[in-house]
Amino acid sequence: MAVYTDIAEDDLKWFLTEYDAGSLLSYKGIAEGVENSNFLLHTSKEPLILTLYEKRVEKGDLPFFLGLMQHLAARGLSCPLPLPRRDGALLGSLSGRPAALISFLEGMWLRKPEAKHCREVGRALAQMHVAGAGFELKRPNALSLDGWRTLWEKSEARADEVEPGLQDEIRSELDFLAAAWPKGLPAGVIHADLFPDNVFFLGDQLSGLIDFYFACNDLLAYDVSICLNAWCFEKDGAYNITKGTAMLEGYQSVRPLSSEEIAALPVLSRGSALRFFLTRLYDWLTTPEGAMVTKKDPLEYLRKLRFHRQVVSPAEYGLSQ
Ligand SMILES: Nc1ncnc2c1ncn2[C@@H]1O[C@H](COP(=O)(O)OP(=O)(O)O)[C@@H](O)[C@H]1O
Ligand SMILES: N[C@@H](CCOP(=O)(O)O)C(=O)O
Repeated sequence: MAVYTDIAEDDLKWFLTEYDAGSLLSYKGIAEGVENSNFLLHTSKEPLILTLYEKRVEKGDLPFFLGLMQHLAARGLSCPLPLPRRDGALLGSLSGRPAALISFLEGMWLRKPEAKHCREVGRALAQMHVAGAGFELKRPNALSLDGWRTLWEKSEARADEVEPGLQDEIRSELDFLAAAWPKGLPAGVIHADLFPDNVFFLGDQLSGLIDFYFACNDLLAYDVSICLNAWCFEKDGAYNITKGTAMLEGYQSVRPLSSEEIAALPVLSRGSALRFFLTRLYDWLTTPEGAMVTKKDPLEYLRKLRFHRQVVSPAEYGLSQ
């Protein structure tokens, strides 16, 4: 459960007076998520999500994230909208943390996504990439090559506790990626964390995307590789080419990938697997006992990284000709 910061009812009631949100009927911490503290609020007007921004979120980045949701929603993408306060600001403060109220999105995330859902996710990702064009704020990806190295330096000394030999393996992976990372591919606003728990469905219909708190400017095909990693592997570690094909077809039905982007998929997928391995490894080693959060297994992403390392052709991801 991701509730790092508790809130007192009186403080919350005071916080809500800054908004035209009705009066508080109930609130509870949400038993999902990793990064921030989230609460579901019922008010006399409408259900709302209250987010308290935690450790990995820079306060200076919040206008980018909240403004992006407004930009995307205005262009027809289904995503939550931040509620403005009476003074027009999108951000307030509660329990000593930056805090925002955002609209409640109907739907549920899928515990067992199928190929048809991967197709929808591919399509929605491409729609987001297209809709993101013209968003005027910029945010470089803090979790790309330099950020990975910084993160790695914080875990490196203890990495072999998790699996013997990890230190050498990750050092040489970082060197490989620094040398092989593609340049000049189409770039724009990417979601950067479009995992199953951040995509809501009503039945088989995708109802919206949430959790834009890693969004940034980076290579669009890198975002595709994040989704291949997050959606197209089975629990036993096997890559599911049917899901990969569906994901890539869905994406390309909206935004065709260039031959350069396709050729770069194996390297990009190594990078995105490493990125999630590193944040998970860091959290694994540092999350304090008693924090109400379910730690995610870094080794799942190490296995994915090893898969991508032995890919010889992007066709192995399931590209239809
Ligand atoms: N706008 C929303 N509408 C409905 N539920 C939401 C919304 N935002 C977050 N949630 C709920 O909170 C959970 C955690 O949100 P998320 O943004 O993924 O947190 P974190 O940034 O901490 O990972 C989601 O899985 C979902 O259940
Ligand atoms: N998707 C990341 C963790 C970030 O959590 P989220 O709840 O913000 O999606 C991972 O799986 O490592």
